[in-house]
Amino acid sequence: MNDENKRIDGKAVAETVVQKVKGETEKLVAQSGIVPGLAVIIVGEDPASQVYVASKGKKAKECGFHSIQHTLPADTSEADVLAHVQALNDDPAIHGILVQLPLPKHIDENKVIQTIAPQKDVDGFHYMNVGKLGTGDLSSAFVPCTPAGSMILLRSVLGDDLSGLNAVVVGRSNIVGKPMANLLLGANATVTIAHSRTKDLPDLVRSADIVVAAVGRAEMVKGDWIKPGATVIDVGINRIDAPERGEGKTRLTGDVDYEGALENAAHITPVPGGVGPMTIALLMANTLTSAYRHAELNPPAF
Ligand SMILES: Nc1nc2c(c(=O)[nH]1)N[C@@H](CN(C=O)c1ccc(C(=O)N[C@@H](CCC(=O)O)C(=O)O)cc1)CN2
Repeated sequence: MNDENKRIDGKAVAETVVQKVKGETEKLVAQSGIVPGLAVIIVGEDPASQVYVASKGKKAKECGFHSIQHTLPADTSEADVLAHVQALNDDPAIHGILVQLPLPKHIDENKVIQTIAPQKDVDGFHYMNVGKLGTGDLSSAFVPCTPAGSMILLRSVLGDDLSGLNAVVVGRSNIVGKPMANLLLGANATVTIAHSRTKDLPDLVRSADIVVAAVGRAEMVKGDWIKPGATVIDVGINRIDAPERGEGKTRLTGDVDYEGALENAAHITPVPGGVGPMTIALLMANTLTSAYRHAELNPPAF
């Protein structure tokens, strides 16, 4: 297989998801008069968060949603953020609430997340949604956007049933590693979660038919860790210096050494243009799902 055919084009798959959300939104509005509503709260001026939040608002409008953004200064009190969340919980025009992470240090992220009404928690971070995913009760859950998007990319090359395949998830975060492991398990893969204290990580990764890298360390997973024929999903988005592009220039890279891994992998996601765009597309899908549930209609499957 040539290298170009190995690349999983997350941007293209995300666009397919967004087009489906758009079509299904039109159907929902025609059937029920309900317009999906998404509210995003951002606290502070983190430049990357500002870019992601702007993309979410733009995509929501493109999908035909009612889209609102609360931009709060970095010194906003925790009580004030909680009050904003409460107001959105009570707003019938809003079906999805997202608080952009990370939050400034003085705000307890978990307290904020647990204040979001579980039925509007389109990030899937509330204990109620975490528990439903953990027990395989997906009919009324929200699955976190990055792992849900990663599964769609995996399915696009491996199909729905991962029986007999060994998956290694490198990273144990609540946002990506743990939910990803649950989703892989739900698709019948044999799953290992690895982390900073795992012994002989390279050899463990060499046993994997599916590698999901979600550690947040630039190019930590090396090319010779990848088993020939494996599928690699790179969730990392790291900005590193790129002196080859000129003085002071930077570039984005994943948690995997892409060029090295390309030699062995059968399929691999690039950074940028892999998992990242799927995160935003799945946020749109989750918001649409929430609005369908609100209308007491069966949501479309993604
Ligand atoms: N409340 C949440 N906060 C955060 C989440 C989340 O899912 N919910 N995830 C990340 C950030 N994130 C979305 O919020 C996100 C990250 C990256 C991308 C993306 O499309 N990346 C592009 C590159 C973009 C660039 O040029 O910087 C890519 O990979 O191609 C989308 C969303 C943390 N916070």
